[in-house]
Amino acid sequence: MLNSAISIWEACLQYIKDNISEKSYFTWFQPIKAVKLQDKILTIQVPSKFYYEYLEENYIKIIKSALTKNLGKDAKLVYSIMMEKNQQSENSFTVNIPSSQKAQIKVQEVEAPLFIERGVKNPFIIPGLQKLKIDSQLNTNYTFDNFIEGDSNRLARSAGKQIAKRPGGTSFNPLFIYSSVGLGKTHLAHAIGLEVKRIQAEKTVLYVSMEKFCQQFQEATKSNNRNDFIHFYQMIDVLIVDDIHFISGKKGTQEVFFHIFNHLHQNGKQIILTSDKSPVDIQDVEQRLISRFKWGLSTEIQSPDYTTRLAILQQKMEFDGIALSEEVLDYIAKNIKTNIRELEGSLNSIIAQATFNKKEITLELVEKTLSNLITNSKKDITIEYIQNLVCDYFKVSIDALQSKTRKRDIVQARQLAMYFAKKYTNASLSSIGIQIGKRDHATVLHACKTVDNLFETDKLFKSYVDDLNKKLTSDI
Ligand SMILES: Nc1ncnc2c1ncn2[C@@H]1O[C@H](COP(=O)(O)OP(=O)(O)OP(=O)(O)O)[C@@H](O)[C@H]1O
Repeated sequence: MLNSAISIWEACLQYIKDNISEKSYFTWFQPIKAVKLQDKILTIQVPSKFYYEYLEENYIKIIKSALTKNLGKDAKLVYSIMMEKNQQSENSFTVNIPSSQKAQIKVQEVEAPLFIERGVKNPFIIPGLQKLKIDSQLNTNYTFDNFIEGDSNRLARSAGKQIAKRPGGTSFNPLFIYSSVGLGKTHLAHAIGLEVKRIQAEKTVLYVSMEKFCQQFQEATKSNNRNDFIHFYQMIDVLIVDDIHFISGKKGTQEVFFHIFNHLHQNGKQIILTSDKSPVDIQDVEQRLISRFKWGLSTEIQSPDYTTRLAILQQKMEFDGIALSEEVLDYIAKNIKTNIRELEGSLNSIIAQATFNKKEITLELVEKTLSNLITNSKKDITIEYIQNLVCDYFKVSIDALQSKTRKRDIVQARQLAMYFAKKYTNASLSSIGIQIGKRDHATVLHACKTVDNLFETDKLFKSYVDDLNKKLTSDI
């Protein structure tokens, strides 16, 4: 009985395969098993209720044709649905449902097991198989219009614009945006989502931080709703995951995200990821995920240059309805360089000071207000500066430091330069490697680990590190 079920189903699959896309076949038919054939009634086992509903809704015609072709006109189909174990039953179990009788069968609604806060049901509910209607969680203040373009973000911004026009249809999938803090990753990610919705309102867009995704996944696992959780995310057209690096070290979440990612990617859905590190610099993440992160376009947003900082200040000024003199704007833009959030924060402090004290915004007031911020913020230490300092300290030439030589003293100096570049700059491991002798990110990582080890075990080496540290920090 089983053998004949299998061979009939295989014949049906052959027919189905010839009539639908390879992707759909792979997603929806490969996981199905034929389990019984009796009196021309073929029973197939599907992995979940969701599968059953999806097949009934989308593929029932083709399944029927295939069955009729192979078993004749009286052929019937029964689904055996794998149910996840729940509080009532310890083990997984199956439920048999005849095809196309949904009206007589009370199919429970499939709920996406998402929670905004513990115990509060998330509004994201999948009502049967209707198109998802969810709150995209997009911040309407973060648009393309108020995202100032500059050299630091040009590539990311223009890729974002193209994606918004054709989500899933460009080679930028996933779009992986990385930068150090406060440089506009989140703003840009929201802007893409909003633009997609503006152009194609019917698209299902969802913004979620990786931190929230992890929480939701834990909740879903606890309440035995793991499958619904996965299915919910697999129905999204444009999935934006902020701070993906938060997945580091979380094996279960990596596993589930891997499946969601694959499903979306295979089905031409758009994925946008943001991170504080480049894909190769994210630690403790499975290689198969890292390679997927690098699949589309990885682009770094760098610190904005003076002109961009000035343009951002001017825009904010207009938005807040205030006027600042050119010299004041110039002072802020020249002195607050680290990140845009700080730039905005400085302007807010100045406005607050002026309003509370009923004073005009003069250069003097601005200097006083920002003095604390400016002395506390790190002056720029560049990789070039670090290399010069290290070479000077060990009396070696820059050429030797950047060469391929394996001489012990040069290797040591090179490793220290890499270590301090990692410590005092925002550059990624790959960027440090390229600038210090065209090495790869793994060499930089190895250098940092070696310095850490020697610092703990070698007194003389520790004194080198301490000396160099002092020299570097005395300049901050
Ligand atoms: N190019 C830009 N034009 C105008 N405003 C910007 C730009 N880039 C960033 N901002 C503003 O700077 C602030 C910080 O940006 P955002 O939160 O997107 O940074 P982030 O890189 O995601 O930071 P984090 O790493 O801390 O999450 C936001 O208020 C944002 O609107």
